[in-house]
Amino acid sequence: MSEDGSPSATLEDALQKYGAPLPAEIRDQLQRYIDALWEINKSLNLTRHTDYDKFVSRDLIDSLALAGQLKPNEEILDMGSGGGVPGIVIAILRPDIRVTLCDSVGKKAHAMQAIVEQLELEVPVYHNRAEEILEDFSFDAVVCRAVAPMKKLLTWLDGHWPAAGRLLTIKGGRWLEEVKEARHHGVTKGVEIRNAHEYETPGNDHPSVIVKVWPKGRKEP
Ligand SMILES: C[S@@+](CC[C@H](N)C(=O)[O-])C[C@H]1O[C@@H](n2cnc3c(N)ncnc32)[C@H](O)[C@@H]1O
Repeated sequence: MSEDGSPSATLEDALQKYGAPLPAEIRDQLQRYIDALWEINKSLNLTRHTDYDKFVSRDLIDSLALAGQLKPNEEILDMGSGGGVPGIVIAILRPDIRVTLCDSVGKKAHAMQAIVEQLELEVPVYHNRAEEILEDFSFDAVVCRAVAPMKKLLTWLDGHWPAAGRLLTIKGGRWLEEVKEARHHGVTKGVEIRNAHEYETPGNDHPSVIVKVWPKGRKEP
């Protein structure tokens, strides 16, 4: 449902409503992504955002915010991509970015593989935990949304920073409490943590935050 109460009938309507106009080429690719995702979602629970308003106001706005933190031509790992947010959406929005997707659940990884093939995107998909991928490959950044609290994310990335580069994670109003909890468990010692960007998510009381984490002693990436 939109802010004025009437649901958007098309992607273009929702993009206009939430002030996120995009070039026609990108809009068409996003439409192909939505069609593929919603079709697979009939048999596999990948997303609850199955209307244009929710897709734009949640998935697209989050992915745009994250994409805004990436430098030209960077290589990123989307940890726990689920149905492809933010990884597939960033691959569509920013063709300069080399995106790798992973999910620890096989059914989700296979669904993403099918979507990526349908969209003809050059995006590798792994059925693996991100920590395992970081044993073999290096990135400029690991990105994620709705995967785990900071304590777990930092525990998983501990020892992997040379391969992970930096972490950019989308968080809600509780992010500072999550950082406190992580500190309490001693997993923040070797890292710097910053609020890199704050933005409004329609319908949410608190702004969303892109939290950036990188290893101590390294210049802020
Ligand atoms: C709640 S879903 C979020 C999906 C997507 N990022 C989104 O925001 O719509 C979290 C996903 O992370 C995956 N996951 C959890 N821990 C992981 C890890 N260490 N490496 C890779 N995937 C992980 C889960 O299998 C699940 O699909």
